[in-house]
Amino acid sequence: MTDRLLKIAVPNKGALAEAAADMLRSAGYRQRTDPKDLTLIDVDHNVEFYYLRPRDIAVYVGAGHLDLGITGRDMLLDSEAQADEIMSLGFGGSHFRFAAPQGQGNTVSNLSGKRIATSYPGLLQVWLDAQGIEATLVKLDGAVESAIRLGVADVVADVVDTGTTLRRAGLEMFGDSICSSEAILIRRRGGDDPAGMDGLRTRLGSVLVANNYLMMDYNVAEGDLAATTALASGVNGPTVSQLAKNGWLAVRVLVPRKGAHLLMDRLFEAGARGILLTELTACLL
Ligand SMILES: Nc1ncnc2c1ncn2[C@@H]1O[C@H](COP(=O)(O)OP(=O)(O)OP(=O)(O)O)[C@@H](O)[C@H]1O
Ligand SMILES: O=P(O)(O)OC[C@H]1O[C@H](OP(=O)(O)OP(=O)(O)O)[C@H](O)[C@@H]1O
Ligand SMILES: [Mg+2]
Repeated sequence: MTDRLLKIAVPNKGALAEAAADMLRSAGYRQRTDPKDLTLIDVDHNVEFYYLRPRDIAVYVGAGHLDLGITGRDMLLDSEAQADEIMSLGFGGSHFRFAAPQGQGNTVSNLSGKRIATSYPGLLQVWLDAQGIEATLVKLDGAVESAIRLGVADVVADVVDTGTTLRRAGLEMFGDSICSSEAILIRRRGGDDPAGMDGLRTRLGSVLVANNYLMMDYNVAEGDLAATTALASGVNGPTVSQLAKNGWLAVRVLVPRKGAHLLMDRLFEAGARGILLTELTACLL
């Protein structure tokens, strides 16, 4: 351990805050328990967490005041920060899309000259420039979906997750996704790797693996073992141990979360009994 603390920015509010803190907790780090705390030191890991607005995180990290940060890919791209994405974190997924009132036949090809409301002017301008489209950007802080009804814009470009907010505003998406976003870990561009960065990445990676796998345990008669382990052979092969009941074995195996219940059905048909599926918190393969 070095004396210098690794300084990490974490979203303090909004769509990413809770999931970011949960992921860090699952990775073994301490997190604040009082949402009014601005910082927290995890002495065991030599890390200091700073709770900041997700939009500001790229600015602090890019300027080198903080070593690493968790923010959205769209927010990093919207900023002019000298920071790079080093890991995607598997939550906070969204798309940045154009939308306009339903049934007006809007297309990207007729965006020229339109007023486009957005909270992501940097991200949008880069895209418009690349397409050679000249439009007027109307920069808003949020609730962009209301901008057309209120007369300040013809089109919006905004974050879409389920699409509920757009539908409620009577809008429909058009054009391809401008940016596919999710929560990411960022670091300053250039310079040496901050001490402790690789350790953090390994820990976060262990949570990603844990999110994608489940632990499966079952009992099986010796004669059916080959059939069941053929269905689920695990990462390094199944762990097989003796049961107290004569002729029966206990099997433990990691299985992908996707399809785990269908696999359970097939194992049961192949003779497995007492099948258990258990969540993992962290998993270093
Ligand atoms: N409904 C959503 N579902 C998934 N991700 C979202 C959603 N809304 C926003 N995000 C993502 O979360 C990140 C931060 O958005 P957030 O809404 O927390 O910030 P903000 O709009 O600046 O703040 P606030 O909405 O609290 O004023 C962005 O990367 C964005 O893509
Ligand atoms: O597609 P949906 O699942 O409906 O989610 C998308 C909405 O979520 C975000 O709004 P937020 O609550 O962050 O408010 P904001 O617009 O003020 O940022 C985003 O800006 C959209 O409005
Ligand atoms: Mg928002």
